[in-house]
Amino acid sequence: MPMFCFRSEEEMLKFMGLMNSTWVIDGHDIVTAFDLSSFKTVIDLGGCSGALARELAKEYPSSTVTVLDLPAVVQTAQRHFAQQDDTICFQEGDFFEGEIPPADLYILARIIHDWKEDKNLKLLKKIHTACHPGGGVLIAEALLFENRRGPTMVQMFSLNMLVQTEGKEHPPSHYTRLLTDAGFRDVQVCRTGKSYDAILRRDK
Ligand SMILES: C[S@@+](CC[C@H](N)C(=O)[O-])C[C@H]1O[C@@H](n2cnc3c(N)ncnc32)[C@H](O)[C@@H]1O
Repeated sequence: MPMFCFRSEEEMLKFMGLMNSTWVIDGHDIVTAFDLSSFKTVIDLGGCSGALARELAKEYPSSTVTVLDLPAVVQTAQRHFAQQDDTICFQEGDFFEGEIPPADLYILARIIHDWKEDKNLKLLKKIHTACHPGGGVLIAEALLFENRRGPTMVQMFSLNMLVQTEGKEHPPSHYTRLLTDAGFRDVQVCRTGKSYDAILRRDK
């Protein structure tokens, strides 16, 4: 079965609930790892239930934050995770096959670790083309040490990704290289001390 095709809405909801709970706990550390206040339009690509996007909108109320995800995921998010007076918008789309709308900042949270290198490079090049001048990419992933000998929890995450997806976890230098190859520069890495870390890369 292709990744992100679920056998039932119940199965999709379980997955989305799991994704959601991470960012309710650790999302604040990701969105405050760097000062993102200069990015006025933000798109969370593959943003799922919108939990991380809501944390960002709470921290930076003058930014407009949109979650772009596959149509079935967006429809389920709107049915089950939307909040009254929601601070974020949803947009149905496909970041591989469709257009990526222009924005100042793109979030890729737990996306790169799902896919093989060629697909990630294709995605990052599309983002670089769509990105407003001076814009950037915020990657949220669990980072391995450069020698890949830890942290143990990230090695366990990586094993899980190797079994369930096309991808795996990486050290910071992997993300730096991918982003450089896609045209971005000025990498900044922040180990948050929690389960997930943040990498910010700016354009021009
Ligand atoms: C591992 S989940 C991460 C979700 C969220 N970013 C987070 O960290 O909680 C991957 C997300 O990417 C979405 N996705 C997968 N392929 C996609 C595509 N081609 N276009 C848009 N979204 C996609 C999935 O629906 C899912 O919500």
